Amino acid sequence: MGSLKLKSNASNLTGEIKIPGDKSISHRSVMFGSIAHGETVVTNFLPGDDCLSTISCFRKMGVRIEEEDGIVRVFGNGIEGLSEPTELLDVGNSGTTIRLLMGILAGRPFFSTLAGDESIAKRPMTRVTEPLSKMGAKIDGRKNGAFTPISIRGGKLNSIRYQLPVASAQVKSAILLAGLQAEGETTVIEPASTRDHTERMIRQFGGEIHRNGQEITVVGGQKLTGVHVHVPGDISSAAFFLVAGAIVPESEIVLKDVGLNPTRTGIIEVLKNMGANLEIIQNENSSVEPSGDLIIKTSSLKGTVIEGDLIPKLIDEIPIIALMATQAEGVTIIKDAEELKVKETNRIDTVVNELKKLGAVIEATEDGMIIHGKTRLKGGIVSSHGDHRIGMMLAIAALLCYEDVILEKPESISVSYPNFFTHLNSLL
Ligand SMILES: O=C(O)C1=C[C@@H](OP(=O)(O)O)[C@@H](O)[C@H](O)C1
Ligand SMILES: C=C(OP(=O)(O)O)C(=O)O
Repeated sequence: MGSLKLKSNASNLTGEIKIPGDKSISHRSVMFGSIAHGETVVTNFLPGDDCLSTISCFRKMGVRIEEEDGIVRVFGNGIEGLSEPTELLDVGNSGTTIRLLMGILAGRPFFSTLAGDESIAKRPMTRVTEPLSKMGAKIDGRKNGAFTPISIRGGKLNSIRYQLPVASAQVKSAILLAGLQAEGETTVIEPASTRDHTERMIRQFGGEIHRNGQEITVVGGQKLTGVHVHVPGDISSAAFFLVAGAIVPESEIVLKDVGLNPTRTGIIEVLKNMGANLEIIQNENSSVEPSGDLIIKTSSLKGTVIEGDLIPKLIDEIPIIALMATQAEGVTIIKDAEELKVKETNRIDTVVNELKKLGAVIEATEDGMIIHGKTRLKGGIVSSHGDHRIGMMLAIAALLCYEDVILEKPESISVSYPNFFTHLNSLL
């Protein structure tokens, strides 16, 4: 585990960045490619550690997958073509991999075991194992199936109608993937809308899925066929440069081909509410997933309140939004965001503790945080705690610091953005 001296005291950020592929869509492209019939070609695939974990798990179930220069070819033989793995399925640091994979494995007539790193071992799995067990899968794991390692013996599934206790796209997707293998109609009811990439991809691969208000229904036994998937840039990665452009003086950054799926654009709503100087150029040719270019310039920001149904639309952006709030006039309140406690780290605690080290005026609450701006940030030794989003947030924070900043555990950033520092340096 290394440490890195970050660039501090930046005078301006200017230039153009082609944002790497969306992590959620990259995972799903490999999963759907693996359970579909025929070849799937994925362009602009994100070669981040998390998505590589997904590829490795499907290879262990006999799927041929080629990956080179952002192009992935998946040679699917249908969901029945998956074979019993002889090894542990290692999901690394990736919550999306393990939770969605469990939905697929629930309906497969074989035994498998799943585990990951020390962060995954702390993340709750009951939210997925409970509905999948209700559908008929035999699942066990540490602490009565609540934590990894998890074992699954899948098989014939019955359909369910399931009200999600938390707004989670991972849980929704796991149930839909099991539902595709179940007898009859499976319905998931979400308390607030979450990212809908799974639903879009089921349609893209030739399947049917229906939405009625907050209810999403899928019928079991559908045949999916391989397609070309173009992955747009990840708005969750773009968020770091959107905030950097807004808070560093004399800046103008152009971000190309960013995914603008409305279930993901909470950060844009927040930027607008805080008064950011942001221009959006929609790509009129995008089909399955909307996308566009974003131009951000140095902005005079004001505090805001972020809560309720907006939270799932920006859940992974809260660390960088918290940094932005330190540079806004007045108070920013983030609430209804308890889910942050069960991410790669407890992101309420890690954000508050690390930003405090740099002089931010920020306090943790039960379900979020309260930030007072505008604060001049100093320097210090900070840590990602092994959480990629915390690492990138701190690298952007350092740009404003008037003293040196050392980042411990910077390597975690490759989970979602392997060339983050190359892109950042290109703007300096
Ligand atoms: O479905 C997905 O691809 C994701 C869903 C979200 O998690 P939850 O479903 O736990 O909210 C998000 O935080 C994660 O980064 C990716
Ligand atoms: C929470 C995240 O990912 P995952 O749940 O897939 O580990 C994230 O990328 O911020």
